[in-house]
Amino acid sequence: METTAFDLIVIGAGSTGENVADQAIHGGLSVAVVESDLVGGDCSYWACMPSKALIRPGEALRAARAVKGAAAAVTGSLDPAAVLQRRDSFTSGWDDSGQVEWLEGTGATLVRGTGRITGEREVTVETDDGPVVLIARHAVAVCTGTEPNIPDIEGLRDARPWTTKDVTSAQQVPGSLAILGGGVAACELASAFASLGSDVTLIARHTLLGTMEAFAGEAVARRLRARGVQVRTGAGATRVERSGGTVTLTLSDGELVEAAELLVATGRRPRTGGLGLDVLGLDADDYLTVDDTLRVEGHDWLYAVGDINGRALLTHQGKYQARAAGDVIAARAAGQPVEDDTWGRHAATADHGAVPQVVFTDPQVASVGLTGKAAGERGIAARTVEYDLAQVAGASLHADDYQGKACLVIDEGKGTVVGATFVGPDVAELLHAATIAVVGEVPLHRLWHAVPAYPTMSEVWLRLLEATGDDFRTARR
Ligand SMILES: Cc1cc2nc3c(=O)[nH]c(=O)nc-3n(C[C@H](O)[C@H](O)[C@H](O)COP(=O)(O)OP(=O)(O)OC[C@H]3O[C@@H](n4cnc5c(N)ncnc54)[C@H](O)[C@@H]3O)c2cc1C
Ligand SMILES: NC(=O)c1ccc[n+]([C@@H]2O[C@H](COP(=O)([O-])OP(=O)(O)OC[C@H]3O[C@@H](n4cnc5c(N)ncnc54)[C@H](O)[C@@H]3O)[C@@H](O)[C@H]2O)c1
Repeated sequence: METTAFDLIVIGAGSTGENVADQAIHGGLSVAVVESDLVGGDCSYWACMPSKALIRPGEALRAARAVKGAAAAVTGSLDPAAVLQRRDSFTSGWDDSGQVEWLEGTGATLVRGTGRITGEREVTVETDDGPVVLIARHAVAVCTGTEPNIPDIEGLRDARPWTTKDVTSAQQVPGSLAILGGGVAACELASAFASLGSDVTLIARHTLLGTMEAFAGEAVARRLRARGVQVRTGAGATRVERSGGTVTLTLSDGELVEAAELLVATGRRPRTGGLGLDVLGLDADDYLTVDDTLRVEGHDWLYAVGDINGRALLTHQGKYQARAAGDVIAARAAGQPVEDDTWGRHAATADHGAVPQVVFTDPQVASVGLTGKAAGERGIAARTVEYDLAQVAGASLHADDYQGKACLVIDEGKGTVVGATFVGPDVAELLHAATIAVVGEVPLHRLWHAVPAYPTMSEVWLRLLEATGDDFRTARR
């Protein structure tokens, strides 16, 4: 059996694994990257990019229709075939040669096959040509991501439901689509497929976007309903059956929902199957618990980066962790000091309270940091200020009858912003200013001097500061 040694072995070439490799190579290490499917992972082929490509045309159409004068120029409807074709261009037709070229350009060695940890610093890869043993001189980074969590509902698996992988790569728009779940994926895909002409029914056990500020999910539910989506909140499915081209769901209240396809978007589970974690005494069914340098507790050579550690299931956060992990692995290998203190270069501190996320629904939801509720649960003396985005000149110019809302969560003790949420058309680009305010712990009295340009939606910052009721004119510097 062939055996090769590298400084670092990365298992999984998703957006996270690729970046761990790149960063470690910059630090002077030799790296092997093991991938069993497409280089680029979920984000490129079955998640972020194809889903946003399905969403964007509907957004663009609604944006034009929301401006008198421009609206008259929009006389047709979406062309679903062209939307799917444009989506295909973002996934390169599910061909990863471009990503392979990029990865190999970093200096990494790509090993195609399924990786399994077979001992300390040892990974065995099942390749088409048989098993290959890779030895890591310094570290192994597990970056294997997550897979859909299919709930245990009678008949569900036999009904051959779509997962997010099927829906983002769909080659046809179903006449009707039932969606199970009320989280980010369910809401985004409900919006996308409603735009594309499906009759959509969204079935959520609780409210929509339940981990965010309540007004976000309420606004999304309101707009989905206004666009003809059946939104069933507080309802679960107890039984599913497929007969021919129809899937029938029995809901907890006894009602029936019929659709041509059923999408299950009920969260994720760690992709740990067959990784050999039990050999190390780790729970093979759970996320891998790591410290802030992304190192697995109790194993000084093992790292878990990106979705697989369950800290924040987002591409940008996985890539942030990858920069820290690749850097710290190289530093430890070279015997250099590790800066793992809060906000140190080797610590993924932002994961704890400064994670930004944009939900590409109609309206968009953009949030960072803590909700008012989460701040309270952490014992922070927090207060929330809100402002109606429609009252901002930039928003009224952006779209007629603009509807939106913004809120800041303020740590009263520190006088800083610990969370922000914006809801409304095109609020995504408002988010990074909030992320900087949260990460930088910028005092409110200093934010008062950050003057938003007129007439932009960013003026909502000024209005939110005024809504605190504080007098920043007399505040200390
Ligand atoms: C529908 C949907 C939309 C999303 N949209 C967004 C968005 O807009 N923005 C955002 O930030 N996040 C979004 N996400 C989340 C985002 O997709 C993930 O956070 C991200 O893909 C995680 O990257 P990763 O590299 O950690 O894992 P993955 O992308 O899952 O990569 C893991 C890789 O490891 C490989 N692998 C697994 N096991 C092995 C093994 N044993 N051997 C070899 N290779 C292996 C897999 O084949 C895969 O290529 C979305 C998720 C979904 C489901
Ligand atoms: N724009 C983005 O950033 C984006 C888009 C999509 C997904 N993602 C990420 O991908 C991950 C997965 O997204 P997701 O929406 O699948 O997960 P999620 O955890 O956000 O939501 C899961 C939803 O499924 C519901 N649910 C769970 N079990 C259920 C059951 N048995 N029956 C009915 N409902 C059930 C939950 O109540 C919740 O509403 C998330 O962490 C998310 O952050 C990000």
